Amino acid sequence: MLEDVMIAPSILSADIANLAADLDAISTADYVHVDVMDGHFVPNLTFGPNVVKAVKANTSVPADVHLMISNPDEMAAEYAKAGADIVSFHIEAATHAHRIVSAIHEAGAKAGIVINPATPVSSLEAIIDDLDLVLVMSVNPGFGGQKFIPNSLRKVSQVRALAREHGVSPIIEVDGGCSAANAAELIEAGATMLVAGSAVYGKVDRAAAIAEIREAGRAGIAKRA
Ligand SMILES: O=C(CO)[C@@H](O)[C@H](O)COP(=O)(O)O
Ligand SMILES: [Co+2]
Repeated sequence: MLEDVMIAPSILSADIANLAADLDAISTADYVHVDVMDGHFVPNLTFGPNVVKAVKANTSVPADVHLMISNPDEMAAEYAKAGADIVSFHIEAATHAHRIVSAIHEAGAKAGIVINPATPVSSLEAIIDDLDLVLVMSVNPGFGGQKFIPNSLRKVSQVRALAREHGVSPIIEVDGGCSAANAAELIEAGATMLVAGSAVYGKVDRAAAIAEIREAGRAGIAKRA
């Protein structure tokens, strides 16, 4: 049973020159979402483990690190060692997914797997038992502020069904184009955590934006099958 809707603002949309202040502004969030992009797996380039350390030094909000990198086999555990509370990597980039999950766990963090919009939920079947989190991308990764892909809703339901079938309850996170406008249907479909970049940092009052998305999402809890 979902306790409450979790919100993870993405600092991809924050002012990096004023990161400490922009972290203070989201102190009511459940996680701070850190988008790591390497310029290979996705065209864009962002943060490394040093930024995860800086985030951890400047907020008590747990860090949810989303790795969009070509080499999670080599690098995923480094982000756990840098202090990430959750480290998620893309199944499309992994050679030995089970080994990466074990390495993240051994380094002391929760482990998640991310699936792109064109990757089927069935790709999680052999590993869902070992995961703390499944992240459904609802945009093609690489940039903030993109339009939500509607088929993602069906994929969220499929992840929930797969988790139920396996008797596990990972966090089901959705990333890309999430806002108060689609929070209820996402939560109803089975999401438990929503990433919000522009929907939080694009607003002047970030705490109010978080509260608004959370409140909108709560309407979906009651409607769940
Ligand atoms: O991983 C990504 C993009 O690749 C996301 O975490 C974005 O940062 C979300 O931004 P919005 O769509 O919420 O503006
Ligand atoms: Co992300």
